[in-house]
This record gives sequence, C-alpha cells and structure tokens, in this order.
Amino acid sequence: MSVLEEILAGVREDLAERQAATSLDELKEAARRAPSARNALEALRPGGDERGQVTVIAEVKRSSPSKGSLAPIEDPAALAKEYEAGGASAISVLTERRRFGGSLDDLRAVRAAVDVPVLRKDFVVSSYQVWEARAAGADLVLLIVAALEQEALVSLVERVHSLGMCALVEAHDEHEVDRAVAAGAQLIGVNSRNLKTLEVDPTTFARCAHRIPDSVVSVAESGVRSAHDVVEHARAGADAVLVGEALVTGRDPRTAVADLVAAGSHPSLRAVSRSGKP
Ligand SMILES: O=C(O)c1ccccc1NCC(=O)[C@H](O)[C@H](O)COP(=O)(O)O
Repeated sequence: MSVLEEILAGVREDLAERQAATSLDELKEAARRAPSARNALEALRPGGDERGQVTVIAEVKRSSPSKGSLAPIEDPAALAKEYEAGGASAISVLTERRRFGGSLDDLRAVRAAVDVPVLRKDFVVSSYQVWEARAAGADLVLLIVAALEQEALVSLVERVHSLGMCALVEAHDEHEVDRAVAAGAQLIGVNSRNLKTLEVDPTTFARCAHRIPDSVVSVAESGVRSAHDVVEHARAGADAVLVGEALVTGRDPRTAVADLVAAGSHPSLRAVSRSGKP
C-alpha cells in the first residue's frame, strides 16, 4: 500500500465514525450558521491579474508521515495569530488526525482567532467533509487530485464553490495540473513532495507552472524554507507559497513569516507570466 493509500484508509475509518455521530442534515444546519467564507483568491493574489508579489500561506502542522513529530503546538490559535501578525495571507490547518495530529477543533480555534482565510488541509474523499469544513468555518478546502477519480474531483470542486469556499486543487505533476484545470479549479497548488517516496523535488513547481493558466491563482507547496526558495518560486510564476515545517520548527514564527513575505514582495520580482506570454 502506498503512503497515500494508507492515509486514505485511516481517513475513511475516522470519517465513518463521524458520520455515525453527526448526520449530514445536522452538519448542513451548522454550516448555515457559520460565518460566510472569506475571499481566498483576493487574499492570495491581491493585485488580481496584475500579479506583483508572492503571498504566504502559513501552516499549522504538528507532525507528518515524512518527518514524524515536528512541534507539539498546544495553542494553534496563538500560532496562527503570530503567522497573521507576520503577514501571512492565509492559514492552513491540517485536520487529519492519525498522521498529522490535527483536528477540526484546531480549525475552529484558528478561524475564530484570525481575520485571514483559513484552509482545511486534509484528505477529502466525500462531500460530507466539505460540509464539515464549512460548518467549522473553513474558507478553503484542499482537494488532492491523486486521491480522487475525475468525476469525484469535479463534483467536490463544485460542492466547495457552491458553499462559497475556494477549492485548493493539489497536483503533483503536469498531468494532474491538467486534471485540476479541467475540473474547474480557480486555485491550483503544485506539491513538490512525491507521495510515493515523500522526497521533495524543488523543481516540481517550475516544471508544472506553464500548464496553469494565468487566470488561475497558483500555490507552490512543500519544501519552502527560505527567502531564496520564495524568490525561485516567484520567478517560476507562483502567486503564493505554502509553508509548514520551516515555520513550526523555527524559533520565531512571526519573524519567519515576515522574512518570507518580504522576500515575496521585493520590487525586483516583476509579475511573471506562466504561459510565457509577455
Ligand atoms: O508532509 C508530509 O510528510 C506529507 C506526506 C504525505 C502527504 C502530505 C504531506 N504533507 C502535507 C503537505 O502538503 C505539507 O504539509 C505542506 O505542503 C507544507 O509542506 P512543508 O513546508 O514541507 O512542511
């Protein structure tokens, strides 16, 4: 079994327990009571089509399959506030329990503490999880192309958008980028971590970028550690970077985010056309 299949098997077991405890109707009612979703596309590409800076999505990440335990993070809301104070444009919260140590309670706490959009980062296989995300206040929901058949991907993208949220559709190679575009994604993440080996290949975003239309907001995910990495991804046409490990294992999350934001805002980084058009 691949790492992804193992994770998905655990996710499905946990999901079945939650579905037994809370009906879809109850969830829908909770989603109706939740505050409206914040505009993630505007937050991640504030200049619209006139792209001029790379924004930062800062992640609340306790542990991971590749690295094991990273940081205890007893107060995810306090960490998210530090990220926001450092200039993060959105916060990613891992809600998967078994391998990442996250929860929907983390997401609820973070959403209540910050004013920027909040991403539910999980392994979504059912529209039930999309309703859960909205009920917990999420503004964005991660959908992983490699985990979904195309029909399911299309239907989940539509469900996320119909609830006013934004789907971050995650690809790992050019073919998956094409599937994300075909599914109607307005926000595409290219994850540099190979789901079979868990190795990070920092050239992945640059290899895939030309397949992402300029009208789609793009995110470079995984392995971003330094200002240099932000500049490299900016030069390849990224609108945003998503950073976890480097922030939760560093000493000062606010300053760490601020350094990445400053690197992504440098005037020398002119807007880059991913399609190669001037
Ligand atoms: O982080 C992992 O080991 C991992 C393994 C398998 C599937 C997903 C995984 N991570 C989720 C993420 O996408 C990252 O948390 C995110 O991109 C941030 O990456 P990093 O900055 O390298 O922590």
